[in-house]
Amino acid sequence: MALVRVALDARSYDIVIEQGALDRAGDRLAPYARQGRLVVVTDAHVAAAQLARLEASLRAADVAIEPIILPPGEQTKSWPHLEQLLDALLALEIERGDHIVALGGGVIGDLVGFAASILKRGCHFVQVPTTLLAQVDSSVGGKTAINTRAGKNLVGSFYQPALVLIDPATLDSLPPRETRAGYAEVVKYGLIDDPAFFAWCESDGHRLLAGDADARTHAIEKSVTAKAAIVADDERETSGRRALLNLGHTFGHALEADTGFSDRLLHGEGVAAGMALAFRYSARLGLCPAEDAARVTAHLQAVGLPHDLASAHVTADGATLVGHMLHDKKMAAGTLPFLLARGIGQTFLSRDVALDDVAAFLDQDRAAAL
Ligand SMILES: NC(=O)c1ccc[n+]([C@@H]2O[C@H](COP(=O)([O-])OP(=O)(O)OC[C@H]3O[C@@H](n4cnc5c(N)ncnc54)[C@H](O)[C@@H]3O)[C@@H](O)[C@H]2O)c1
Ligand SMILES: O=C(O)C(=O)C[C@@H](O)[C@H](O)[C@H](O)COP(=O)(O)O
Ligand SMILES: [Zn+2]
Repeated sequence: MALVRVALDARSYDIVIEQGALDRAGDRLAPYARQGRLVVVTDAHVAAAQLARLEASLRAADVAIEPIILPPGEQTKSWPHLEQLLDALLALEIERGDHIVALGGGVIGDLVGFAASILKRGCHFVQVPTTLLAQVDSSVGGKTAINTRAGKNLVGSFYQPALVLIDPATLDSLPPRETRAGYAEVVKYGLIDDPAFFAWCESDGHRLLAGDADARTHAIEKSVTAKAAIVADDERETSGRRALLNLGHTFGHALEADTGFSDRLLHGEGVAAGMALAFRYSARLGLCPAEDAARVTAHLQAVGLPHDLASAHVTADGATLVGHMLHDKKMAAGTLPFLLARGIGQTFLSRDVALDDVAAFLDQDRAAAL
């Protein structure tokens, strides 16, 4: 068992990483059940694959739960499903002292966290992430959101959970494509500021993707430790440090928007292509050695992740994609700060990027790949 603390004064919380944690969740969650009720929110895939384990351990601890089961997929992070969830929670007469347990991937975590933050002006919530992406990234740090017609994560809040309970064994039932997509956010930590971890990804990433328990626990611990430190330092993305976690996301969110937040491109897949594009753009600007950009592209390609517009199945031109970027939450006074790199492990926030140059780069990058 490993414990990582997210240090945020009175709102500090633990991340527990433990193989089989779901089967012992009753012990961890019983103290919350003594303060009120537990409501579990999950999606239909997770309900089929993992909910029975949580229910059994809670039953053994004499804790009753009331599950709410939503449809799976990115479309669930939306106004209609937020309303559906809030109505279901209100129908249960949820009180502020109750705890809402988000059992699922980043979609459930982001949606439930947002609902918890606005319901009765704030109810407690617990993250029990069941995808690799959620275990290494989305369950930690309190970014909650839904998507809107204008773009990704545009309505949301910063709202921290009371606890993050990670059972790597839940990944046994995760489809390989989802594991790969989550792996993109693992690689991200290496690219931001940990070149040795990127080298580990190159040498050992295939073990994680094949389901090796040691490799995936190592990656989860490294990732949440890195993220917890960044969040403790810059919870609300004001100093610029937390913005580093957005590496690949300005491109990635534009690609996701272009595919209509559909299954054609998963979030992690968009991030993978976005990181490769950010490195190649940095190389084009003369900021980053071309060999580093090539190494990033080669690793993502080797593990079967999208690494350019074609492999992300995006046909839109550069100007259209830049149009999506104008909704980015980092926009300030008409300019968009961009995550660029001086090399692997040397990501920084640049305020000198011209969006028409980004559009031209995207068109040239596509043409160069033909
Ligand atoms: N808040 C943050 O800091 C943050 C960080 C990264 C990503 N995100 C968000 O997370 C979302 C993506 O999350 P995701 O990749 O976890 O996708 P997801 O929640 O859609 O889950 C992926 C798929 O796997 C299924 N699934 C989940 N766990 C399973 C399991 N153990 N066994 C079988 N099936 C399982 C789900 O039902 C779904 O079909 C995006 O909306 C993204 O914007 C948020
Ligand atoms: O926690 C963060 O900060 C991140 O940026 C993590 C990202 O992986 C995540 O996708 C996040 O939701 C993107 O944030 P946004 O502010 O660009 O919506
Ligand atoms: Zn992300």
